Amino acid sequence: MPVACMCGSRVYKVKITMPETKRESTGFELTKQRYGKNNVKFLRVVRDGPKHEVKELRVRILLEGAFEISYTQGDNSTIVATDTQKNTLFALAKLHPIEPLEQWCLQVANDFLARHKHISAVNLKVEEHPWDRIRVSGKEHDHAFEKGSGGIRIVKLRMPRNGTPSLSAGFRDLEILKTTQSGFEGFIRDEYTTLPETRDRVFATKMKCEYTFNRFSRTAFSSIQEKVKEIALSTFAGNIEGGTYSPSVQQTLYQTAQKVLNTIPEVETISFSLPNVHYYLCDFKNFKTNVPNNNEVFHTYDGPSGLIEATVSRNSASHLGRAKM
Ligand SMILES: O=c1[nH]c(=O)c2[nH]c(=O)[nH]c2[nH]1
Repeated sequence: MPVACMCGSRVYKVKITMPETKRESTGFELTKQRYGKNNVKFLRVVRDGPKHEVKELRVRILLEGAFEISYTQGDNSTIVATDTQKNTLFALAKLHPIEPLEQWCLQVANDFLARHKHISAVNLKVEEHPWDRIRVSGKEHDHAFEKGSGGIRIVKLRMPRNGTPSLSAGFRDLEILKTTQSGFEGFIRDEYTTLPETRDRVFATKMKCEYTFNRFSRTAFSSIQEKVKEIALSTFAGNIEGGTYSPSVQQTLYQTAQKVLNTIPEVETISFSLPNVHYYLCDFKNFKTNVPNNNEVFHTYDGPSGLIEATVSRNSASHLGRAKM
């Protein structure tokens, strides 16, 4: 590695080579490494005609491979600069269809693996930050959008050069609330328990969901996300006439997962992470005047909150009944 070296008023270029033995006698071993770019944000506009489509993505890319000499010797000759990785993502957003997102991730990973033979695996995490079309006089606008609701879609991929890719999709930050048909009773009461039992409480959560696939199908990718979300929302809300009682966050989670696996054959496992976002009834009892509070005024709470997580998978019996891919 040439470095500039001053001697008096003269500048010499000196090539420094570290003796091999010195490099290997550290007593340490680099056992794991990967690197890439985080927070690569871009907006892809599809403008095939007057009606434009938009997708705002946030990508994290991490490469695995033979990059050890960069760490151990300061030799960057095997490094695809993270800046180049970012530029590649921008270019591939133009060159490959961005929808379905799962398919785009597979294309991106294949592109890196094809062009750099010393990369052994590509890890991608892509988040889609939604934009909804603005409606003017009830009609969808061609090219004007408002920030969307309904959570942030996520796709994760680890694509090894040899072996099976692991692909998952899902969403986070789907904020939902129901004002009744939720309770929590029959739990252990020990010397520290103060929580009263209830059959009528607010149930609110910020749903995170991740599912894996048992087959990769371009057409299935697009529809699965919407179907999973639809099932999650309808199970949470319950029957349109009167709702469906939830005895716990745990049971609602499990019922949702079961319905997804029963309805969508391409989903192999599904995980939910459900914070129990607490809304507590405001206590009017000590007011000097009588103000009734019949589950009408609640205060929010920023302190500790419940967190319920589970993964539900198909068991071997359900595999036997499934069509071969
Ligand atoms: O649905 C619930 N599950 C719990 O495990 C729990 N624990 C708690 O205090 N409230 C609730 N609610």
